[in-house]
Amino acid sequence: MFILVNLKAYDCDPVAIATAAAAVGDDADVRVAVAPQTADIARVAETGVETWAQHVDPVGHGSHTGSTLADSVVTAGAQGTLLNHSERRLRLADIDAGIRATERAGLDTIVCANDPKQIGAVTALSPDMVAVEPPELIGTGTPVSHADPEVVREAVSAADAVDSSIPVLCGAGISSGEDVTAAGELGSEGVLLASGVAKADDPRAALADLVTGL
Ligand SMILES: O=C(CO)COP(=O)(O)O
Repeated sequence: MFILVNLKAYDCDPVAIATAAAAVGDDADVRVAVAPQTADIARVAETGVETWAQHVDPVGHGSHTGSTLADSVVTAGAQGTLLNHSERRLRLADIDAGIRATERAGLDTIVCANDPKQIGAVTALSPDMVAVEPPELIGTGTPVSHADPEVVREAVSAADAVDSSIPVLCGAGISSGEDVTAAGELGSEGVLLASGVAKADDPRAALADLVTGL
């Protein structure tokens, strides 16, 4: 299982969480990555943890004030980026252009989608991975793997019908090892999570719990 901790814009210490994530991942031999704020990518990457961007813009070099380039996050140390997170939605054409920009830059992509139908659509654009995250469960602490297992199963089927080589992840409300194991049993090859770690009193303990069943 791949565990990607999205720090969003939460008031947390990205370096402390990254350091803990690297240690927990190494100890358990589990792939654990952290997606900090863009401005924190370089110092998070310096901890040695696999580092992801939360978003890049579907543009190349040029007159694009305020844009985040795929090349820039690679230079800062990112290995991949989320695209089309529910809190950073893009039009289909921009998701496609974003994936092409990441390919040119050598950045991996996880394209997020709200439901199985959207998963089928974005899988057709050939990202590296896709992730289903029902928006109504994000940040609730109620895990998608328990509250809506069908959405995960259907997302896996929808992606498989288009391209079975593209792994499907799930997210929303995931906060424990039990949730991660349940997600795996539904066919998910990884999880995205945020508040369960970023808002935890003890993020290291929260991270350690996530890998318990793996
Ligand atoms: O949006 C998410 C990860 O990208 C999920 O957020 P929560 O883990 O806070 O529900």
